[in-house]
Amino acid sequence: MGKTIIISNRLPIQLQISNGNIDAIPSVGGLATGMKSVHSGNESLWVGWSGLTQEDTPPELEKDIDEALEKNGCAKVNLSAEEVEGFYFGFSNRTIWPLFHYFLEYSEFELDFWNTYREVNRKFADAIIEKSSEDDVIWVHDYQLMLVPQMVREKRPNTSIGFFLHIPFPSYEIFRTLPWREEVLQGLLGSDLIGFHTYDYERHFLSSVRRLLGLEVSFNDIYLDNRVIKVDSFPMGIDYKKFKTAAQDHEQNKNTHKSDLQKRLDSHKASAPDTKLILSIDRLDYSKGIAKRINAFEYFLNKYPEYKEKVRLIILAVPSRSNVPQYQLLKREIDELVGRINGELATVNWTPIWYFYRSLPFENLIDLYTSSDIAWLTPLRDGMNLVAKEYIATRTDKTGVLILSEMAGSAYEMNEALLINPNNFEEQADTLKRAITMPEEEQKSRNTFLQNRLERYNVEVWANEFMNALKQKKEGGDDFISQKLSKDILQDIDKKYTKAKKRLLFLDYDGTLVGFHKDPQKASPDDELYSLLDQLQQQENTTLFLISGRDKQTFGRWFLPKKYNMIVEHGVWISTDGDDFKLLEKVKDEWMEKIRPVLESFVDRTPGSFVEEKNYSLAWHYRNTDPDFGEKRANELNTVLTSLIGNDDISVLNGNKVMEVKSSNVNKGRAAVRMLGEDSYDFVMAIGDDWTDEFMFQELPDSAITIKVGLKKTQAKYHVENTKRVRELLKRFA
Ligand SMILES: O=P(O)(O)OC[C@H]1O[C@H](O[C@H]2O[C@H](CO)[C@@H](O)[C@H](O)[C@H]2O)[C@H](O)[C@@H](O)[C@@H]1O
Ligand SMILES: O=c1ccn([C@@H]2O[C@H](COP(=O)(O)OP(=O)(O)O)[C@@H](O)[C@H]2O)c(=O)[nH]1
Repeated sequence: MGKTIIISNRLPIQLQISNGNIDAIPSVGGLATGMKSVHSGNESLWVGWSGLTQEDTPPELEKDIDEALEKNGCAKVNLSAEEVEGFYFGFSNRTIWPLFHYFLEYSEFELDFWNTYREVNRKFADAIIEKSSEDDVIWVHDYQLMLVPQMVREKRPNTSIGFFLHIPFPSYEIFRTLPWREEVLQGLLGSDLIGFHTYDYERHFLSSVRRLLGLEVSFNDIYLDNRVIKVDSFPMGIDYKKFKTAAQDHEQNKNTHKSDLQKRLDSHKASAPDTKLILSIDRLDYSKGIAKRINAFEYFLNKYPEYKEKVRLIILAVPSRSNVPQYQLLKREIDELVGRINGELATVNWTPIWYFYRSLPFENLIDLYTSSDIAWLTPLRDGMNLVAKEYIATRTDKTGVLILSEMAGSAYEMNEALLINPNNFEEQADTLKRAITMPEEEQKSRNTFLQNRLERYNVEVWANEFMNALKQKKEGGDDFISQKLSKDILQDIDKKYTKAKKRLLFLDYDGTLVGFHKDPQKASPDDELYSLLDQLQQQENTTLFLISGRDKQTFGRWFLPKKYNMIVEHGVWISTDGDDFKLLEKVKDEWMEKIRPVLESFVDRTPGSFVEEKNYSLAWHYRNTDPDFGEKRANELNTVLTSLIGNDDISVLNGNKVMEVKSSNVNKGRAAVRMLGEDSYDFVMAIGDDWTDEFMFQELPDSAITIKVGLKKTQAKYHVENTKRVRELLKRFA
């Protein structure tokens, strides 16, 4: 494997030009702060936007800028002011950000934004292609670049591409409102591995993929043409050691070196030793629930007035996306709220809220974390929230209480924190009281658990887990046991075919020779297929069988005039040389009376499903139902049927979006083996796509060439991607 290329909109440093000099300022925000540790410890290149627009960049500084970035292991993607407007402030932060954080009313669906987003994603993809080679591993980050994986895939089909979403993925009901929802999903599916912070985001994503693209999803694998895309959750950690060491150094140096902020915090502590400091740090973003938090603080002071002058709320709100109107409104709202509450409640000795609207250097963050008795973080929705983790990591004596919104991704891993619903003021007021009065022993015991976990699952482990999962995918660590039909294998098959004296071919129909259709009757053979089968049929010393679960009436209509050999209903009926269908197996049908009403009751309760009645079997089809609901009902039906069929000699077959009840002694494998015994064949091939074809793959002798259509777990030796490939393969013989 080559080097790792990290791609995100924001680089770990932002460049600014003042008086002809280039200043590199560390970026704020969890993606940059978290990934920075991963980047610095590795041989990686980080590609992103420098923070400067093309218009801001004097041509004579171009070289210096590249050098400044290179020094930090970075390379830039140039964006014009117009592109930044449409791509970053527009589609990323006025469409996707509010939508994915459930602020539907803020989400703007502007075609211009979307067009610029696409163009800029293309720029990022081109930059990746330019700066990487085929064997590099590409790790794309976040919602600003959701189309990049597919754009890179088109040019680099074999490169390993991972994608990580740092923000929540919304439920299908919300995501479906996006006019470009399919394109976004397709963009993401260019990846080999897609990571989310939590299982909830992962399952929302899978649900959208199933419902909007109709793709097959099995556990956390998505099957798309010739690829399997893995989806998993990897909760991002922090650079635990960095925060812990910084806090220890801070403690050790407290007598020799103190920042101005720390001096102010200390003097406050000295003047009011009983007063508790409550800290909140966030980018100034509506998703962080800052305004609600301030209201909840007022509510708390009114509910428990005994805490007036005994608590102080420090709010560090970091300027963010200030070109977006909602952020400007929020800034005004918070300014006013803080002003009003301080004005109403302050006393000569006490200002309830200290409010900072700025970004602070790392050293000052440590001052705040280590000096605060309580961290109070109340996002209304937050992908992860690293501040919560950073606060805990700096508590070297293990004291301190974390109050955390259950809407933050980090809440899933931080059960020992006091978890609250940010919309519940009553609960928050009580929780604040509980935090203020929490005995030290309890604080230490809770934080011990939290710290141990954060130390173990730190950002390095997080990144390694993601990269290892990606690597495993690349090395074919999937569950497949079949091989792709490579050129060499195909040539070998050709040779065997030519050399053979007697050949026997079994071809499944639906999903193998033709694609699926909502109405199975419409998946009829086309001219190309007829002509292909005709040619195979006419080959000397070749016996061709169409082998299907379909009923004999349909196959009779389609293929009897052609005199193809056919085995239908999984092996109940056989027709050779255009003769009428004959029973191949003796089967019972009395059980059908008992099972039919059960299936019909499932049809009534599952819109879109229907029952197909064959001579000796009953099939419940659910291809046209809501995919999640259909699967759920299929599981239910399986349980019901298993208990019903008990001692009867019947079994349930789980096909591709169909459950079929039929006699146990009938299956394609048994039928194929019977045909094999009719002559001495020295070339046997079976091709099929679903579960019912596995009987053939299992029961035919080892020497048989067995081929699965699509990438799924199988007993077949080889696989091909789709029906088109099957036809291409058959054309070689014809
Ligand atoms: O780049 P900006 O527009 O200034 O925004 C800063 C970052 O905000 C978001 O951070 C997210 O990532 C964190 C780490 O995974 C996570 O803890 C947090 O919940 C997320 O909101 C955004 O996703 C990044 O792309 C931005 O760079
Ligand atoms: O003045 C500040 C305030 C915060 N942060 C960092 O910004 C990140 C915020 O990440 P979080 O996941 O909490 O939220 P995000 O802003 O990414 O949504 C944390 O690593 C903070 O240490 C910073 O660098 N400077």
